[in-house]
Amino acid sequence: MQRRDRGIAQSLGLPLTKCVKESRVLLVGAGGIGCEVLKNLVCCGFGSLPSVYGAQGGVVDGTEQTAASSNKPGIVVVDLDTIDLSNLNRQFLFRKKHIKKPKAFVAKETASQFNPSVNIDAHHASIFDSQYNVDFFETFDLVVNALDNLAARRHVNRMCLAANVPLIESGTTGFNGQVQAIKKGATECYDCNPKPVQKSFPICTIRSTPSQSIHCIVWAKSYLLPELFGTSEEESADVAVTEGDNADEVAKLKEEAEALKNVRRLMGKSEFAQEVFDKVFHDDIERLRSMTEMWQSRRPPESLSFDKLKAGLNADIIKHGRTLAVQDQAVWSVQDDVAVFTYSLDTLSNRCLTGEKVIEFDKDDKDTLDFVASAANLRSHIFDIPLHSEWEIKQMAGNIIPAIATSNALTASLCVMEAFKIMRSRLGSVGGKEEATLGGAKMVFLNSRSTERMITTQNLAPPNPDCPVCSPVYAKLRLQDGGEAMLQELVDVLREKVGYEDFAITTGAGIIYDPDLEDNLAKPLKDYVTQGNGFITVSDESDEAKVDLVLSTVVQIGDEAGLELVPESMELPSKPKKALPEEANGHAAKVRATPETVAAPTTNPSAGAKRKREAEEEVESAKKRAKAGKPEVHVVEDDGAILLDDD
Ligand SMILES: Nc1ncnc2c1ncn2[C@@H]1O[C@H](COP(=O)(O)OP(=O)(O)OP(=O)(O)O)[C@@H](O)[C@H]1O
Ligand SMILES: [Zn+2]
Repeated sequence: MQRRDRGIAQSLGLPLTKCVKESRVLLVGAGGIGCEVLKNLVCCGFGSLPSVYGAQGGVVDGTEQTAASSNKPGIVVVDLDTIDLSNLNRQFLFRKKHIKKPKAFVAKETASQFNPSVNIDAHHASIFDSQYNVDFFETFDLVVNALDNLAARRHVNRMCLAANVPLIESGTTGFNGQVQAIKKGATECYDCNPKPVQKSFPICTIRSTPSQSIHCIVWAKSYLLPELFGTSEEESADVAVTEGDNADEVAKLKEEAEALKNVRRLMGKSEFAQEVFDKVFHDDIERLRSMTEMWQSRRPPESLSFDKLKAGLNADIIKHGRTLAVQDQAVWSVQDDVAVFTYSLDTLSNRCLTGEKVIEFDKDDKDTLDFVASAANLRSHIFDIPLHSEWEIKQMAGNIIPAIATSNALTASLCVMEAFKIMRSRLGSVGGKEEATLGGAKMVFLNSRSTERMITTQNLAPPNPDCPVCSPVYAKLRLQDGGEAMLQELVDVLREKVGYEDFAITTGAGIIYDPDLEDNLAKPLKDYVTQGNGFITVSDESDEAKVDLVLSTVVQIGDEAGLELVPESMELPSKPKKALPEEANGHAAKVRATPETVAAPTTNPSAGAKRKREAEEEVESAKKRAKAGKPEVHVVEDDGAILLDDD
């Protein structure tokens, strides 16, 4: 035992220390949480001896051999990004000299110095790449997610289910953090609970009666910018027609948008800026103002005049706007906003006229930010809402919640605590209680601002039997690269070897086969696989439906054509009948405490605890009702109809 390992061995005991050292860990993401996790893994000795579990392993002869000396990486880091100046305040493995270098490489270089026994392999790539297929994931004992987006989190969740490797999922938002251990068959997966949808605003609030800065920002970003330079608002998730919206008003707003399309045709002409300005900040506002009933309890908007505002400005308004746009910390005056608005219209028009078909808002695209900031401020002024600096508007428009280094560090340490438990579950009692409970791993919440406990835990829930992601059976489909295995071959294999009769096949590209869709049978399967995320879902459409089958594909370089199902044949169980809410294995919506989603923008650990409390209260009140002899309400399903039955 090396001196550096003594502290760990005293804390964890020798068997667990050995298990930790022999593990092989995949870390996805080397950003705020990832840097901290990597440092913790390395300092705790993860992967410092050659792996005995993963496919890389096999027990290695010399016990003194370290992972570094054996050349077998114990830790693999995958990150697609390069280092940015804005990362340096919290991603402490990086320094100024590393800016523009790949995060994965620099993270490896710096962290390796903390423990030379660990052999780290760094990949500057996206985890979606086909090289990171199920064969790759199967070589790990543990995967840790330190990502910042839902799509990648979902993908890794599926890959870990397919490879049957435990996953530790982590995320922070501001002062809150969350860590969730996931293991196929033992716990819920990342997708067992629906994720909260992005908050959207009623269309009338955005277009007619804004009362907050965010309403004006959403108007500029999701209505005005797309109408002038991109696709229209109907495709934006920020704005929706809601029940509270007035139908007549919605129809008028559609007409208004049509009129704006006519103005768009003037792009490139000298009068373009004035026409846009007068249309949206004068004519549309005057129309709104004339709807007197709307303003009975609100202050009516005051329209603006381009001519009047321009009169007090520098002759070269575009140049003036360009100079002002640099001052992103200052709150511009209304006249300044006119200048920046004119300048940004000119810049975006030039981009459009020189070939850019669609310009979408991106907080890091300064031209679109200049446009949104100035337009939002002009609209705020009209509705008597406080103006903001461009920097503040960027935070709001980009839904930016500041990253807190301490939250990341605490969350990363919780990840490693859960990693110890998962490793412990492998010790001695494989197939026993420890393995089933994942070594006592928990869902952990960090709430650094809490006046009560900063760290709270919840037991991990069992898998949701209705989860479309973890309830199917997973198998592998090997496709030889050398030739063209056609979709027909897969259909035949599924009939002969799995026993499916009427079924549909779906890939990332949509449904490619079902009993009424046979057009694609002669097309190469590989094309569909590479278009999507490598997963193919087979769903039974017959009466006695079997459970769904998810095939994770591995495209292999080779001379031969063909496909191979692994395992070669399967006997799949029938789909479970839909359970009544009371019976649903702890998953009845009413009685189950649903933890908040990890690191979705609304993550709020206390909300998880609150729901748990509410659920418990509901169970208690049901018990009381039963005691009091009051009939409980049962939900009975009858041929798809839901009946309320009180006997
Ligand atoms: N598909 C992916 N494959 C690999 N790495 C990914 C993928 N998607 C995101 N990442 C990485 O996950 C990390 C998340 O880290 P973090 O949340 O700190 O984001 P950041 O981009 O570094 O910081 P910020 O967004 O706050 O400026 C990033 O380094 C990002 O490159
Ligand atoms: Zn699930």
